[in-house]
Amino acid sequence: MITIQNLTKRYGDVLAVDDISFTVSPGNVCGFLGPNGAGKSTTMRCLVGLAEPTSGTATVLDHRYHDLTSPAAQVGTMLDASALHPGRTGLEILTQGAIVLGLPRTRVREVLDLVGLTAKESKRRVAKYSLGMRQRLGIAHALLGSPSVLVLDEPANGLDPAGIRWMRGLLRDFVSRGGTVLLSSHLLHEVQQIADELVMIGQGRIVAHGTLAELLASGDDLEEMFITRTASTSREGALS
Ligand SMILES: Nc1ncnc2c1ncn2[C@@H]1O[C@H](COP(=O)(O)OP(=O)(O)OP(=O)(O)O)[C@@H](O)[C@H]1O
Repeated sequence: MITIQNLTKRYGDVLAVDDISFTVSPGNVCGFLGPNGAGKSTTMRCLVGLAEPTSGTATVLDHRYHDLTSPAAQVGTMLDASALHPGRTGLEILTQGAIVLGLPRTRVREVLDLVGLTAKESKRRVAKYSLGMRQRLGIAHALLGSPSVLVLDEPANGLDPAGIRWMRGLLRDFVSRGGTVLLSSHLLHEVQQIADELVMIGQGRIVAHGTLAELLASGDDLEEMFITRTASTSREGALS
């Protein structure tokens, strides 16, 4: 369970997130959509304890991230696939992660299999990985501790259609076993293929929220909705 309650985050004069609330229940993939600078990453950073909310709360599994008993194992995160050290091999990165979490080395092989990276690929340096391979490695890293919640910032970035389909299968399997997923993107079509529900934000405020079925049932074209609502959002008066 992910609960964002009246979350506001300011950076000096910049109101990055402006009083947003939503929840994501187990069994659901929630697509978190918004144009560049809308506040998606900031919300996720507040959720996983990398940024302190100015007001409001962001909790996961009913706790603030830092109050979880084993946050790195309970919550899998991929906030920046480019943060993976380019000079290390995928295998080294995952092995180090497994050691930190006190997991057996066999878990590394398991997550590599889960994300479809071969043993040979895992021994290559990350600098030589394609963007799609980096995303897979980032997801493997997020899955290491067998978390029940995944927080993924732009995981579909750079994936080709087959990669999107693969991610959909992986995340569907994850939520079918009771997992909860929050994933951000500014690419509506990619998220539409993966998510059960959507939260759209523009300039830090929620402009649309609902299940994919609900949003589509309104008869609106989602892309049109996204562009119109995020373009017309202002800090003074957001659409709800
Ligand atoms: N550490 C920071 N210091 C100052 N301003 C910041 C900081 N982090 C984010 N911001 C600002 O907060 C706003 C929201 O940024 P954020 O990165 O959360 O957006 P985003 O929706 O993730 O965008 P993108 O799709 O481009 O990644 C932007 O105006 C950004 O410049």
